Amino acid sequence: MKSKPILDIRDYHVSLWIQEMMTPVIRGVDLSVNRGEILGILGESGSGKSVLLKTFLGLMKASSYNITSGEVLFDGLSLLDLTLAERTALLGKEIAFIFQNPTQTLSPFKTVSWHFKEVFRIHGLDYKIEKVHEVLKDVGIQNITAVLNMYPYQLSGGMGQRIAIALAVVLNPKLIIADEPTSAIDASLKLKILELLSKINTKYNTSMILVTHDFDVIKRITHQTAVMYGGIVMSYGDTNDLFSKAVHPYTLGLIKCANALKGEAHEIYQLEGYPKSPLAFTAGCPFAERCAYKSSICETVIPKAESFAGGYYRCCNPILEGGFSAK
Ligand SMILES: Nc1ncnc2c1ncn2[C@@H]1O[C@H](COP(=O)(O)OP(=O)(O)OP(=O)(O)O)[C@@H](O)[C@H]1O
Repeated sequence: MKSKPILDIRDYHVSLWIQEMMTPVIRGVDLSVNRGEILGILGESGSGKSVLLKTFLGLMKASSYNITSGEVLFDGLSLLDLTLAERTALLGKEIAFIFQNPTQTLSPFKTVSWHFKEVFRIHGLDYKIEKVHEVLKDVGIQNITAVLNMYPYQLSGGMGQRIAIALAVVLNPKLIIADEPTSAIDASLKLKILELLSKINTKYNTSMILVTHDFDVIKRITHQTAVMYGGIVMSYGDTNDLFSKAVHPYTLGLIKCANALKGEAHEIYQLEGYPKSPLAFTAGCPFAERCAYKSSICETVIPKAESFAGGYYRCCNPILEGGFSAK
């Protein structure tokens, strides 16, 4: 029997103040992260990836949003009911972050060593130098003693990101959330950082959420994927199944764009149009106006979730005759 997921998000709705109006932005998200697995969250800019994660972790200014319904369970604990002290104790220890850019993690005026000591101090733990050496070795840092004495400006982008990853891992968190961890580094290093995250996932059995715009990142290391659009999860399920036969027209569009970018398609393809602002959301499917498969019903309802690929898709006109093969 499969164990309970480490993170379980149910019927999650969030509104934000936008132009002085409380505006629905996350409109009913259901997602799980299985223990020891990597969930990718893929979506164009503005699809709601950050608002989804930052609100249930309490990382956005409290007065800027309202969680209007839903439940978020982390290892059985209701994240939406935590006090500030409980949340502070949890973040960095049980749930750790890797940001886009190491400068979001590292203070420019402090040595690498200071950052590790600080992680232990904040959580009231004794500093364990052996553990710091172990994780720095895991992330491929050589001359560890010298690197611990360096300041962030002395590190290359790739080294900075490896150290940010080591800082996230050092307390053995149950869940790591990585927000575009490869977007600020050279393409040549991208693969190495992805391999590193995969290695950490395997060695420590750490569950992960990987937020990205990048289809290749998703395909390379995630076990499951959620494709977000307009504050909704359009499709969610096992990564291989989800992309080997695209049933959702938006997923199909993303596959075609990725293939065209890699030069694997016979023609240039791009998704016409842009995602809607939450202020322009209607009662219908947010993707309808860009969708080649739309019919009149798409303008009137947000599609129900239909089971697929160990998860679900939301579409009134799915591509069901075997789906579109991405191969
Ligand atoms: N603090 C805020 N105030 C008002 N609107 C916001 C705020 N933060 C996000 N939004 C809006 O909410 C929607 C979802 O934004 P979000 O940042 O979650 O998207 P995203 O998918 O993370 O995009 P990106 O990939 O660019 O980070 C967008 O339309 C955005 O403009």
